[in-house]
Amino acid sequence: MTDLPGRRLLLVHAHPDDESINNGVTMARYAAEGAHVTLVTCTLGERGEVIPPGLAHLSGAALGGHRRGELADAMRALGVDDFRLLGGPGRYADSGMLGLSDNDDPGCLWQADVDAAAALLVDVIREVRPQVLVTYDPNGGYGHPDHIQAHRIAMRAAELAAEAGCPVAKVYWNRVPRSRVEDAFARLRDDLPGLPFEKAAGVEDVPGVVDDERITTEIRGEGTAYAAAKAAAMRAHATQITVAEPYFVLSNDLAQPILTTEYYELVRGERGGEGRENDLFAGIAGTFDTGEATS
Ligand SMILES: CC(=O)N[C@H]1[C@@H](O[C@@H]2[C@H](O)[C@H](O)[C@@H](O)[C@H](O)[C@H]2O)O[C@H](CO)[C@@H](O)[C@@H]1O
Ligand SMILES: [Zn+2]
Repeated sequence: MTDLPGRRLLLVHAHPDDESINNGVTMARYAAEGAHVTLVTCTLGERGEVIPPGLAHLSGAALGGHRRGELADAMRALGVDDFRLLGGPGRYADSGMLGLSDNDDPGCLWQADVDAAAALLVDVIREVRPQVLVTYDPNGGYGHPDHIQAHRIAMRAAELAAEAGCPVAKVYWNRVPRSRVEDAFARLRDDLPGLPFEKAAGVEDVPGVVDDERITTEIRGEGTAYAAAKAAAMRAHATQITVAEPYFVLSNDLAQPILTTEYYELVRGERGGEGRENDLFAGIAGTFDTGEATS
């Protein structure tokens, strides 16, 4: 790719919907600011459950194809044009929840050779030259096999890219500060009687929760168009997510808050300044958007 904007962000996710849940505000902000945002999704989520009764007939390849369309709709809502499937559509199958026999499918992401999958991601890094990479923590946020593998593939690709002379300057893991999520669930419990949801999830159901001091970066979106874009993108994933702002449920029907500030832990590269960053590109020389390509 030539003539790329000055700032380039790469996000690596397991299934269609994870990007909107974890990074919808972040992706919408940087896309709106003219940065180049690239999403790589590792599977099509064909082993997911389906919420709307009218779509309950979808499963396997048909569900995967439908979720690919949901992903395109979500990217339109976020203003992101560059979104790809690792190795192309259907290269890696959804592995199912941990412990299921689905995990033994030889074509699923959980069974993938990490170096081979990482090499596919390095091809994207060579092309796009992102300065920033975002992925999950080593537990994949909540222990789903595809999330764990997506973490492993992304971190290995960052190593291989550096060895190949196209290093990524900063790597972040998706995180949520414990105090923030505890406050949000306290409000949710008060609001629950007025919601179209029967039950509330708990802090332990939220991926990537850590003590506040591990948070290095926050991307704020409260009351902005980016928060609205995130909700619209989550709605686009209708087989997986039901939204009743400021809350949502997955197919387990446990209400959770939509986080309109998104939090990160910097795990590779230098923090940009003292205190919490409010920009993933903070401290990276030359990544101010002039609209001109940088090397
Ligand atoms: C957010 C996420 O990673 N969703 C995955 C997950 O889906 C969950 C799974 O079906 C679980 O059994 C439900 O209770 C929960 O509500 C779902 O979110 O796992 C699916 C299968 O691997 C995957 O397709 C989906 O994207
Ligand atoms: Zn997922």
